[in-house]
Amino acid sequence: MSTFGTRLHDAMAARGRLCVGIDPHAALLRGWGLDDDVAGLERFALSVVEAVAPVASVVKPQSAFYERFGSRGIAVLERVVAESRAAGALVLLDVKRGDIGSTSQAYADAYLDPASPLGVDAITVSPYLGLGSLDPFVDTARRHDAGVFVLALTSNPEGPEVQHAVGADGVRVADRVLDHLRGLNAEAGSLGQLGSFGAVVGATIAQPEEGPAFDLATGGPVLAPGFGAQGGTVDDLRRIFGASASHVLASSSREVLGLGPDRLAMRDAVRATNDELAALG
Ligand SMILES: O=c1ccn([C@@H]2O[C@H](COP(=O)(O)O)[C@@H](O)[C@H]2O)c(=O)[nH]1
Repeated sequence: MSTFGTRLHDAMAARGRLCVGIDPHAALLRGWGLDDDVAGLERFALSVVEAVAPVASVVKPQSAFYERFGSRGIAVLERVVAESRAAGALVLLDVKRGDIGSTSQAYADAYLDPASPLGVDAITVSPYLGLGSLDPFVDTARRHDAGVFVLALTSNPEGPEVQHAVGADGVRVADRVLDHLRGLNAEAGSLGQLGSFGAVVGATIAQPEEGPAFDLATGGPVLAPGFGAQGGTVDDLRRIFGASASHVLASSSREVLGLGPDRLAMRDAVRATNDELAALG
């Protein structure tokens, strides 16, 4: 199998740069005329898969919305993963894991080993137990050609108080994360390939008013959530990423999902948004 970075590069070239979040919010289930229970969850999530997975490059189920229904919710998530991949989409599971190394290894085995029931193409992780604590994710991803997206500059307004903070060595937290990703992606870069280790950078962020702008080019992909319902636009992506926008996977959940249960409307929205994103160059 080719590396995650190469698979993602090819998928974005073939299917476009929109990642569709499959987030079964209670309010969305109600809006679709479904009950907020496991049957409603299953109907909602699998309808979205049927609508978008044949056309989107990547789908991003948010684990929390499945976990809230316990083991039966996780069983639905397993079907979402399997059926999305069968339809040709890459699956990025948004789980934001991160722990001491030995526990991170168990998370890595759960999500990045294809033999696991919840094995996916890539996951999101949190770096706030230290960058070294991410090694099990990195090593396991390398072993199985999977990908890892590390939170760097998140889309929520509370992010900068931690992510812009300056450490004792004078380096900002987000710079440290981005530098670490540059190191992880260096080998792929030397082969002319997109790396498998991505940054999460919200489509809503502002570069700091004081101090240097964050260097968002890491040789890997960027996941840009906050596009759509949180206010991020194509112009924001242009403003934030400039010339490196071609490696940016813009992620939208509620804006697409709110068009359901009309499957055609969801699919058309994915196609139309991909056309807009292609114009970024
Ligand atoms: O910085 C981040 C990281 C992750 N998310 C996740 O993305 C989606 C956004 O959903 P929308 O409905 O498109 O707002 C959701 O799953 C978040 O947990 C993020 O928003 N920001």
